[in-house]
Amino acid sequence: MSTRSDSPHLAPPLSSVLLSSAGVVEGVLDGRSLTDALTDVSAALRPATQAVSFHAMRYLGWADAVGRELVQRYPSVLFESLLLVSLTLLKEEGEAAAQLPGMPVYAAHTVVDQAVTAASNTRSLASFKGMLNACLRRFLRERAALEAAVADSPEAQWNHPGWWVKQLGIAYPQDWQRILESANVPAPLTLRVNRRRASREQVLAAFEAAGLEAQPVGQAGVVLGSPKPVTQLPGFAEGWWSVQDAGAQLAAELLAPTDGMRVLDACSAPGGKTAHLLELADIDLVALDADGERLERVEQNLDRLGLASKRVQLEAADAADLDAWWDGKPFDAVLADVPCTASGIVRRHPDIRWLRRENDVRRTATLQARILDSLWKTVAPGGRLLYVTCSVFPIEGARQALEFLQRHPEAQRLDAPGQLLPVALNATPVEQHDGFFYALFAKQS
Ligand SMILES: C[S@@+](CC[C@H](N)C(=O)[O-])C[C@H]1O[C@@H](n2cnc3c(N)ncnc32)[C@H](O)[C@@H]1O
Repeated sequence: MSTRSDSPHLAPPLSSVLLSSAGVVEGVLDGRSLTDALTDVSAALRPATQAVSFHAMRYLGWADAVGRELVQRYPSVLFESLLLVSLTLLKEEGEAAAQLPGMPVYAAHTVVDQAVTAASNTRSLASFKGMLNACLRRFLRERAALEAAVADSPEAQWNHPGWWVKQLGIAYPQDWQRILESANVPAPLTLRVNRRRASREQVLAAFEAAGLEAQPVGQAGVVLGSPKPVTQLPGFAEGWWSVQDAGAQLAAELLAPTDGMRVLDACSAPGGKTAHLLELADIDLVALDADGERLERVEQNLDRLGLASKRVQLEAADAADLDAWWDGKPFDAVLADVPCTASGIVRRHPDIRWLRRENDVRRTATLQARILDSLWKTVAPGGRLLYVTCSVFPIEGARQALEFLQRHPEAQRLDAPGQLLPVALNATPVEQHDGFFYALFAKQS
C-alpha cells in the first residue's frame, strides 16, 4: 500500500475500511447523509473510511456507469456499494492517481485482494466473493473499453446526476464545466477569527509557532495550507475562531450590523453566521431555527466563542409562522440564510448531489419564497434583509430575488454579490470559496 503524504494514516486493514465505506455508501444510496452514515463507523476506522467514502462520492457517477457494464443484477445493495467503492479506488493509476485531488492511493492488486477479503469476511457477501473478484479483474483487464462504453453518460463524465448537469448547462453556458469540476476538488480548511477573543495576527502567529501553514483571506478569514482536525489547532477551545468558508463569511459583513441594532437570524443553526453577527457589533439578536436539535448547536457554538448573553434569544420555530414566535417588534436587520439544495457546497458535502432529486429544487424554492415573504413583514421601515443560499441553481437565487422584488415593490435592492459561483479548480486555497447567492433588500421608510 502507498499513500500520498496528505492521505490519513490508514492503520486498519484496507479490507475493513472498504467494508465500512461500502456500508456508508449503502446508507447514502438509501437516502442518509454521508455525515450521518459515518456516525455508525467505529472511531478506529472513521478517518480512513471518511477519506475513502468521500472519494467514492466524488466519482460515484463514473463507478455506477462502469458497474452497470460489469454486472447485470446486483445481489444486494451492500455488494453494489463494495464494488463501487473499490472501482473508485481503481479509477486512476500511477501518476494520474497522484494527480486526482483527495484520492486515497493504493496499488490496484491490493484493492482487488482487500475487496475480496472484505467480501469473504462478511456473511451476506461471502458467496459473491468470486463475482466481485471477476468484476474487479475484468475492470483492470478491459479498462479502456469499459471507460469508452460509459464516456457518453453525463453521470459518468461529470459525476453528478444528469438533471443537475443539464440545469447547470442551461444556467451557465460558459461556466457549467468549471462548476462541476470544482465540486470534486476537496475544500481547504477555512476559519473565521472571532475578533472578540483574538486578532488575526495572533491566530496566524499561534499557527506558525505550531508549524502550521496558514494565510489570511477576506476581512477575518484564515485558510490552512492543509486540513487538520479542528481540536488539534491552537485556539479551538479558547474560541479564537470558527470553521467557515470564505464565501459564507460575506453574509454578516453584508448585513453590517451596528451597535444597538435589533437583529433577526431567521435560519440560524448551527450558528456560523449568528456568531459572526455577534462578533461584529453589540446587538440584540433573535436566532431562530425550525430544527430544535440543530438549535442546540447554536448554543454550544456561542458558548465556546464567549458570545452567549441575555441579549441573545434562541427560538425553535418555523420562520414563516410569525404567530408562533414574533412579538411584533420590528428588526433593523434580518438574515434569511434559508434552507436550500446546498448545490454550492458539494465539494464539502460530496453526497449532496446524489441525495437530491430534481423536484427538490422547485420545492425548496417554494419554501424559500414563503419564508422570505413572512420575514419581510418583520423588517422595520428603513431596515434591511439579506437573502442567502449556498446554491447555484438560479431558481433559488437570481430568479427568487427578482420574483421577490415583483411581489414587494417597496423593497429596494442594494449592492450585494448576487450569484457567487464556486471557485476551486486551479485556484490557490486563498482564492477558493463555495457557491453562494446574496441579495440585499432595504425596506423604504
Ligand atoms: C443554510 S442552513 C443555515 C446555516 C446557518 N445560518 C449558519 O450559518 O450556520 C438553513 C437552516 O434553516 C433551517 N430551517 C429550515 N426550514 C426552516 C424554517 N421554516 N424556519 C426556520 N428555519 C428553518 C434548517 O434547520 C437549517 O438549520
